[in-house]
Amino acid sequence: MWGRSSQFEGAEGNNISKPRLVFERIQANMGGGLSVFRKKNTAAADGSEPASAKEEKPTEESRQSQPSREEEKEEMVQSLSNPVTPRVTEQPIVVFVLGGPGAGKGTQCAKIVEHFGFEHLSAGDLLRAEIKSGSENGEMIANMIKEGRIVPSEVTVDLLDKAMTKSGRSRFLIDGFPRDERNNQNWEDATHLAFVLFFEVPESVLEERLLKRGESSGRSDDNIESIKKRFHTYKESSLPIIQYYDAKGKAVKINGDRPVEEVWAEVQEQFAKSNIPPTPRNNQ
Ligand SMILES: Nc1ncnc2c1ncn2[C@@H]1O[C@H](COP(=O)(O)OP(=O)(O)OP(=O)(O)O)[C@@H](O)[C@H]1O
Ligand SMILES: Nc1ccn([C@H]2C[C@H](O)[C@@H](COP(=O)(O)O)O2)c(=O)n1
Repeated sequence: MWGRSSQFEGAEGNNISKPRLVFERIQANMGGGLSVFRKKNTAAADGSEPASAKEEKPTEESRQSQPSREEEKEEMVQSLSNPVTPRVTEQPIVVFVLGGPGAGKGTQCAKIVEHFGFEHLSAGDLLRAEIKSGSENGEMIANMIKEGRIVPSEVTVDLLDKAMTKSGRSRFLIDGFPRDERNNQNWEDATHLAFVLFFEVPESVLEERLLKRGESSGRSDDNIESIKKRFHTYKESSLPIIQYYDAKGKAVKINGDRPVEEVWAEVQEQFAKSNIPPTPRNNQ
């Protein structure tokens, strides 16, 4: 994030280049993905070339009327700390859904989708689909998931970008992301973050749920060895991100150690409070 020093070490011990901020990628108007964010440089309705593609020298007047990069940054920062308002709805609206492994994120997201018309994107599901697709990253992703480690951020962000673009929707539940500081640095300035749902569940309950799920899930990480590693990664890398959003007043803590319907009642209350209007599933 702009002006914020990196306080946390990413869990990715591998040698990858530091990913660029999504916002910078939008500005650079790189090909592939991210079209949901790309407000500038889009082609005109008549199919003519986007303005930025034309070779026009900026005049003094046009230079003065353009917001500076600093002003653009400031506007994005402001939009992150505002409630949902028409001014910011041009940006995709995002709710991050976080909590320990097995906290019930996926379970509650399914309900939110039904009632509030969000597109649900689970980072874990996208990574598992990437493995199945036979992608060149598949083996690396599979190993990292089994080891309870966090996959290099640019891989996950790229999958999320593409899924957002493909959906054509404008409100997203991003489940299991950002999982560490690198995930967070890659993302947070590109969308309007409405709030962060954080499901709190004691580790002993999580373990029991995951072992039970492991009886039928077929997931390579629903076994006791992987579960312990996932808990470690969660405490080391993911909790600091939740604390970061909590300090910004963005985190909504929900006691997830209750029956599903009780948790859901509180989730609904939160969405009602947030002024995000309920819409049917097929609306944006
Ligand atoms: N409130 C709840 N009470 C009891 N069991 C629950 C509750 N919510 C979810 N579960 C069960 O716990 C398991 C984990 O739930 P779920 O898959 O929704 O968690 P998750 O946070 O998405 O997990 P992961 O991060 O591992 O993908 C599932 O078997 C689910 O049916
Ligand atoms: N942002 C993310 C999300 C998930 N992963 C990897 C590591 C997780 O243990 C695994 C499963 O995720 P879940 O389905 O439990 O949300 O996927 C990641 O590297 N980065």
